[in-house]
Amino acid sequence: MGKHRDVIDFSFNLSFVRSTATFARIVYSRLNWSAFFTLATLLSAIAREVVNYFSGLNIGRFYSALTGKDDAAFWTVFTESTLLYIALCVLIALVGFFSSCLYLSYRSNVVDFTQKVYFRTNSFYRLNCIDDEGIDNPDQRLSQDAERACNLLATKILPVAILSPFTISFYTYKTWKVTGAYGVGIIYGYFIVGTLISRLILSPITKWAARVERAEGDFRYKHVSIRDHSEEIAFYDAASFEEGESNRLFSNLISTQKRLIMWQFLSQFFQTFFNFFGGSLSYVIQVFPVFVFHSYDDVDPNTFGQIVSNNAFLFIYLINSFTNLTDLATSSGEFAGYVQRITELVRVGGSIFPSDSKKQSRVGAYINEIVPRDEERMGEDSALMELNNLSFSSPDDQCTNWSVRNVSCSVNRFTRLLITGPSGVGKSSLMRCIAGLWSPMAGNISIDSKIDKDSFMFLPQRPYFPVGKLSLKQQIVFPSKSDEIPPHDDHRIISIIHSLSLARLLIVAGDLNDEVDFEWGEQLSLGEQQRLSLCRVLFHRPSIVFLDEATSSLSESAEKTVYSLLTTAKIGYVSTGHRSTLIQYHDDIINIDNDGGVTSYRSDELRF
Ligand SMILES: Nc1ncnc2c1ncn2[C@@H]1O[C@H](COP(=O)(O)OP(=O)(O)OP(=O)(O)O)[C@@H](O)[C@H]1O
Repeated sequence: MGKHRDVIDFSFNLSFVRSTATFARIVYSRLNWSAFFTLATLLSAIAREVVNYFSGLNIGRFYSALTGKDDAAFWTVFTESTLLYIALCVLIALVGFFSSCLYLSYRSNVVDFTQKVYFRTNSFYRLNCIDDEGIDNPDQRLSQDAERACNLLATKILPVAILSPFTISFYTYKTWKVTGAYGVGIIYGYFIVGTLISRLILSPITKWAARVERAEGDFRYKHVSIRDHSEEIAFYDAASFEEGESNRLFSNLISTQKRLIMWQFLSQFFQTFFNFFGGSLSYVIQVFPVFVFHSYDDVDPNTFGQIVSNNAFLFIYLINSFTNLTDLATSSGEFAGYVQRITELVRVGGSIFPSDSKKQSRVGAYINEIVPRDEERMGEDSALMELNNLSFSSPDDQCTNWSVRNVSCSVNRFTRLLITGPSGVGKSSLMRCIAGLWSPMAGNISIDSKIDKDSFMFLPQRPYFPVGKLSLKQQIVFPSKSDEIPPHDDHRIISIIHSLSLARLLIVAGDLNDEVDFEWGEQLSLGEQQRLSLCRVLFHRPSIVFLDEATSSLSESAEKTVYSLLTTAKIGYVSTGHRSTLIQYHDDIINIDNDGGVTSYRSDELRF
């Protein structure tokens, strides 16, 4: 449950430099293909520049051959130019090909890295359900933002950024030789003015690009949520409300995009002007050798044509190299928005760079409150887990208006404990603390050091069935993977299905192991979903299962079957719930009252 926070704007500043450094570590986190394709892109781009240089000089040779009416020279230049252009086309295609491969390797590194962060130590839970740092749409950052950032970096930014210093140095030297400091000064001055203007335009572009991404994510999330809750919306007859909300989010997206387009308009105008005017400037600079220095007064007209053409090529290429840099700045503006969104997710999710291990302690804070018990286990009925004066509240510190104080109890293999109390007092939250999702305010939970994490299993209040048209077996053995479960377990799974009266599902699924053509969470009734979730418990046979209102949609007789199956399977249980019928299946009861006070009873003491 996130809180409302001020929008964090990203800009083209020092934080962008830091984010880019982090992003570079991520895209090269596995060197393998990304290093190879970086090298291949750069080598082919260098070869392209060399061939481009020679083919540029051939224009002057054409002039010379034509004005000198030299037939043989013309056809020689023509043949050479044709070969050079073929080589140039191959190299341009190769740069495109290698940079696309580089994009793919970047993307797989980024997704691999960010997903590790996202799924490690329940970061996805903190970001989606607690989110105390205002991270909007983490899913969009992992998918769309990562795609765009990798694409820009591999195909538009990297080839230009690395080659530019070399092309600029080379063509500066060539220009200097022809025009001296004047020509070079004019081109550099032209570039500095261009950079200052683009710097002014870029900051807003970065900010608005990031805002568009956020608005796009909010709009898409609305539609995902409508898809997931179509039936509920139809029951409420809430189509017009949902349409209004969708329109509101869409109009926010459009108005944000309009602002971005306004800034892009300015940037586009400036970029195009810089490109076209650069063409004229390349001739203006010839004023120095021709009219000021009189360098070519003694040159014959044929050679003079060739020299003017070659000079124009050199100057325009130097200007073009700077133009590439200003274009690069525009791409970098967009890139900055994406990169800052991705690295912010990594920072908040808890970096997994080995050198950042110290910074991870906060990440683990939610699950590390468990203190292992060191003493030897005495027997089957000794405690597997003890809650010692556990007090807790919502992790959302701004909204804390409730807390539960001093829960103490001991849980062993024979535990049949019911946690009850009015709605919203914190019953599920106690489960969240026990599962390590929330950090208690005081007290602690100690567990027997000899048992492993598979000894406990939690069934959340809302049944969960992962999407992907998975087989019935996969849904039952979840969170294990079905291909890790030996085929001889299929008989046991089928008998569990029958014991919970779910034989119909075997018919619907076709076969236990077949992928289905529907999503389980969309097709089953709530009661069926609860029983299918309970199949998981009977399959995994944990020592203790924590059932959060896990039988609330079942009939009383089905509820009775569930608890008798758990007892037969020797699975201890801790349930939460409101129904008085639950009491008969439990020995101990903890009641949480509206003030967060806790009272413990034996069930046979309780009178309704
Ligand atoms: N992720 C969260 N972030 C902040 N507060 C939360 C979060 N989840 C639940 N809460 C708040 O914690 C309080 C206790 O919720 P909890 O789900 O534990 O109640 P409950 O006793 O299980 O209620 P019910 O019987 O209705 O299921 C509620 O006020 C709820 O709004």
